[in-house]
Amino acid sequence: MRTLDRVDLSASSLARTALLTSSGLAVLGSCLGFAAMTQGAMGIAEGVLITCGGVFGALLLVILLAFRSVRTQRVAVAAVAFYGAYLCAGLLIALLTAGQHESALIYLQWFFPLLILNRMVNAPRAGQIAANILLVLPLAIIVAFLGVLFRDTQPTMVYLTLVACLSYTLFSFMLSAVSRYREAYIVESERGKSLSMQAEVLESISDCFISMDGEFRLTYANDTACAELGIERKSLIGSELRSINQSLFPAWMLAELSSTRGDVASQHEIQSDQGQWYEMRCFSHPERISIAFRNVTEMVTSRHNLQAAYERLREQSELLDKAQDAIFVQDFDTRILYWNKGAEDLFGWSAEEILGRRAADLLLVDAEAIVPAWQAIVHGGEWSGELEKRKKDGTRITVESRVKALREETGHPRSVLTINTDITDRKVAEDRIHNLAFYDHLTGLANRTLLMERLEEILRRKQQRDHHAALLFIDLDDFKTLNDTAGHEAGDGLLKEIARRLRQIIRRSDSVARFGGDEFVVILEELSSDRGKATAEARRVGEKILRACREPYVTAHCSFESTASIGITLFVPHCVTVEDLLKRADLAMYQAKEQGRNNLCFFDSSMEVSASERAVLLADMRSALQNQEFSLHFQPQLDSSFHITGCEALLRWRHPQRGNVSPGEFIPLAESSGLIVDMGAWVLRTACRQLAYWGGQPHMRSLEMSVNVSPRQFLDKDFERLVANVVAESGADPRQLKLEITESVMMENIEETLSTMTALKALGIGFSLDDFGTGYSSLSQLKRLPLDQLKVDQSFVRGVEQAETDASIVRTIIGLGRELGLNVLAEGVETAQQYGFLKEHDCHSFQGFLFSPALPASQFESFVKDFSRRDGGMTGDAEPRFVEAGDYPTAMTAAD
Ligand SMILES: Nc1nc2c(ncn2[C@@H]2O[C@H](COP(=O)(O)O[C@H]3[C@@H](O)[C@H](n4cnc5c(=O)[nH]c(N)nc54)O[C@@H]3COP(=O)(O)O)[C@@H](O)[C@H]2O)c(=O)[nH]1
Repeated sequence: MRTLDRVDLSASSLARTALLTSSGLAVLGSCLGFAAMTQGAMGIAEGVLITCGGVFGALLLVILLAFRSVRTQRVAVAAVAFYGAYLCAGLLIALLTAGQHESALIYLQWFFPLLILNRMVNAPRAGQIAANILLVLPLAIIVAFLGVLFRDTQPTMVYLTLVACLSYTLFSFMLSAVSRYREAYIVESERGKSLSMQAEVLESISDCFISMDGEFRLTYANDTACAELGIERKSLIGSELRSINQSLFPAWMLAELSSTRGDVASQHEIQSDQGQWYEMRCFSHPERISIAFRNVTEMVTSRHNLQAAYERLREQSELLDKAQDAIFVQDFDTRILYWNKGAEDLFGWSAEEILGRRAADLLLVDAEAIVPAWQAIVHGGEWSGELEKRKKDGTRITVESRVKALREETGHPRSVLTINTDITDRKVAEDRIHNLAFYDHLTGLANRTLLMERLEEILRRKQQRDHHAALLFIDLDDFKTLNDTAGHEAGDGLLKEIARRLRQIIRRSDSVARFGGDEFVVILEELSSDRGKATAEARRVGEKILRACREPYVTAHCSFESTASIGITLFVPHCVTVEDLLKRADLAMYQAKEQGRNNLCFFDSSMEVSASERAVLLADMRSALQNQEFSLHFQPQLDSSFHITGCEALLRWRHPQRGNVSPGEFIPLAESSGLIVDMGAWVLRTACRQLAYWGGQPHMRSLEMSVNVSPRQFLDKDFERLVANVVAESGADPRQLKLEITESVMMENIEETLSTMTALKALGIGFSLDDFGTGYSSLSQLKRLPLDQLKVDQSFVRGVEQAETDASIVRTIIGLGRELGLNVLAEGVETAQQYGFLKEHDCHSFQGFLFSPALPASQFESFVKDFSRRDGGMTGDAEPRFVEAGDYPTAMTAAD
């Protein structure tokens, strides 16, 4: 609020009048002084002094009227001070000088302009009053009284001075009264202006504003308040606040305002019944209460939302900390901005340690690996994939990483949120499963499944490419022997060694797989585009593999020389499937085996013909069993006394179209197809019936009968029961039945073999170990089996005359049989020299064309009769009569 002191009096007409009057008075005084001097009423010096004083005072007033700048006012203050000093000095001199009271009165008059000036330069009010009343008037009265007393003053001057003093005093009071009135007027008008300004302001503000008396009756409400309350002003004014809106102006707030009356302000946030939020600012004055309020629903809602969002964030942060996953936020320089508990647990870095540091330096194993990921984040906003990362202790882990760019409201990427899940264990398990599914656990090579996939892939690629590729099917020739003789560990060792050698031979572009058992497959890619050259290249690799397989396999316990047979086929695009390719290579491999093993053979289409021939043969065999096309022939076995002690039952097949088919041709096929089980059962049944029949023939009843049992047949789960049933049903004497098993049967599953043999042995059935010497029977296992006979393989018997090794093997087997208490039978005895050698080395029994080929039952009977008759007078040293195979008819009939 403006004060009186600040009112520019000099600018008002009243002030101007007062100043002009004072100036007039000063000029009048000067004139009077001048007149008094010229008329000799006062000395020249006083007259000049008084005249100059009046003029000077008048000039000062005029200057002040003309110039009202601050600077001028300062000059005026200085001038007032100087003028005052001048007047005081004059007055003092006049008083002290005898007879100068008149001059003193004149000086006193010149104080009037000074007093006016005093007002104009805003001298203190008290000073003005003192100057007016206490100083000037009494002083004038005293001076006048002294002048009258000392009679040195003319009465006119005294009266004049007193009138001037009184006039001035009256004028001064009048001026003060006018000033006060004016001040009051100004104050009132300023107040009015201020109030109207306040009203304008209150109307123009967006806040609601109401004012009340002490009883909370509304005295004022601005437009905004009326609008917000929805009530017209005229209805509002005079109404009690609590009757307007109780929810908005609750009783507790009014009570608080009542109790805290006197310049107190308070602030509340209140929700109305309509759900709107208001911010209430209450001002409590002694006489009135004002409330400014505004609708802050939006602000409160957004604040609540913000709070809720913050709460959610806090909860999320807590949740993030509880999450198992590592969750962290990094900027685009990979500096860590946020690091949850899961990240601490996973990577070993605490939040304090890692915040602000670069993830690229601390966590990444391969910075290059994340370049594509980072590009995807920058351009697409997110990326997910698997990465290898490093923990604080340096160990590596595999993580599944989900990364998302966090953007500012403008859409500009601000930071990157990363969620890492440790999948190290899962990866290991997956790798293990993958390895189990696609790799051979023994050799570590690709297995058949993976091989098939690769072959499919190569065949697909081959459609577009010129280069040839070849498939090599490798089968180890004597693997079974090693497995059977040295045990599975040695067999496994050989397989691993072969796998290692194959890996060394092939190039990067080639593949090697274990197809199963002792079979391996090598795929050669990137061969020449010229078929002839490609064939030569494949041959070179095949020969290399043959050489590598021939290298002895040496272990701590044995040294084994293995060979392989390889079938090779070139990929023929467009016209074969993977299965066809494998079949072709397999056929070629069989061809290689037939050509003497340790050999390689390329597939040609004629092989497919023989394969189909085999299929036809198999079908014919099945029907042969139904059609009674099989029969048994019996080959005699003699002891060292040249007596026929028994025979070997041998299967014969007379094919309706093909005539006699060799067992060497159809038995392996029956074995590989499984038909041998049914076929073997037929042989056993027929042989036993024949044996039972001969049991009733006096010259035949002492003969034993050997029956061949194939490995697959022997290991059939029903074999033991079958033999027992057949023997029982046929009525044959089990003690005259001998089952010929091979070394491979013995080694296949020693415990099962032992159990079957023991059970059958208990029935009285004997056992002969066929083809002895070709396998690698373990002596310890040999000892465990309930064998009766060792049959020296005919390949050794055939060589006793030419090869010392064969002779020595035969001698060893005879010695071994003796040691083990087993009968030793030499088969394939064709010459007298062989017989002589065997006899000389105490071989117990003999079988071979030297005595007789296998004969049909009736002929065998005749042979036995004839032989016994002739043998009746023979001594052990007598030269036997050798039988020619052609002596006997070849037509055969089943014994039954
Ligand atoms: N599981 C079965 N296998 C059987 C059965 N019948 C025969 N076979 C096996 O077939 C292979 C070939 O037999 P086969 O053509 O009958 O030849 C046998 C004899 O004829 C032959 N032999 C006998 N003496 C001589 C001889 O002095 N010289 C010569 N070159 N060959 C001769 O040997 C074969 C008998 O061998 P083995 O069984 O090892 O005693 C053959 O492996 C038979 O085993 C059957 O019913 N079941």
